[in-house]
Amino acid sequence: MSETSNGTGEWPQGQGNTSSPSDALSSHAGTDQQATTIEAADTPQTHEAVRKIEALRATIDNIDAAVVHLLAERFKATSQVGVLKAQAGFAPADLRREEQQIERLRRIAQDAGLDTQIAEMYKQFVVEEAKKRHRRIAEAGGDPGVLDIYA
Ligand SMILES: C=C(O[C@@H]1C=C(C(=O)O)C=C[C@H]1O)C(=O)O
Repeated sequence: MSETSNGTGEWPQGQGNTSSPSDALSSHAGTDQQATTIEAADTPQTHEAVRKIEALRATIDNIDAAVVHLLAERFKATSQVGVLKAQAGFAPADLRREEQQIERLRRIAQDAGLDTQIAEMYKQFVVEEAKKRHRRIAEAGGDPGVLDIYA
């Protein structure tokens, strides 16, 4: 079984990216230590797999773009909530709302066939980031300008 020769966890680039690409793809699947640059792994033996992976990557790229757009809109909305809370003298966090959100997201994840832990990590990430921004807004006396152009 071949190991990466450069010790970086990356297979060497360019010609001969992998001396045994299918070996590289299968034997190192699931380990974070090893990596294969798919583009450079395009050989007659792997061509079909490379073609399918590239098509799937176009979909993945579209999804990533949509997610970033959605996150931008979410943070713009939560920052506006932060301004309203600061001006009304409310605390940044609302734990009751968070409990309802996590329940809802777990249900949605289950229905969608998504690991509920991913829904929980998502919720944890966005809510903690939103509350950090709320605190910064509160410290600035309800001035959303503290976030500059970024929500
Ligand atoms: C945005 C709010 O503030 C906080 C952030 C939340 C979020 O990011 O969804 C939810 C509850 C609050 O802890 C809110 O109360 O709606």
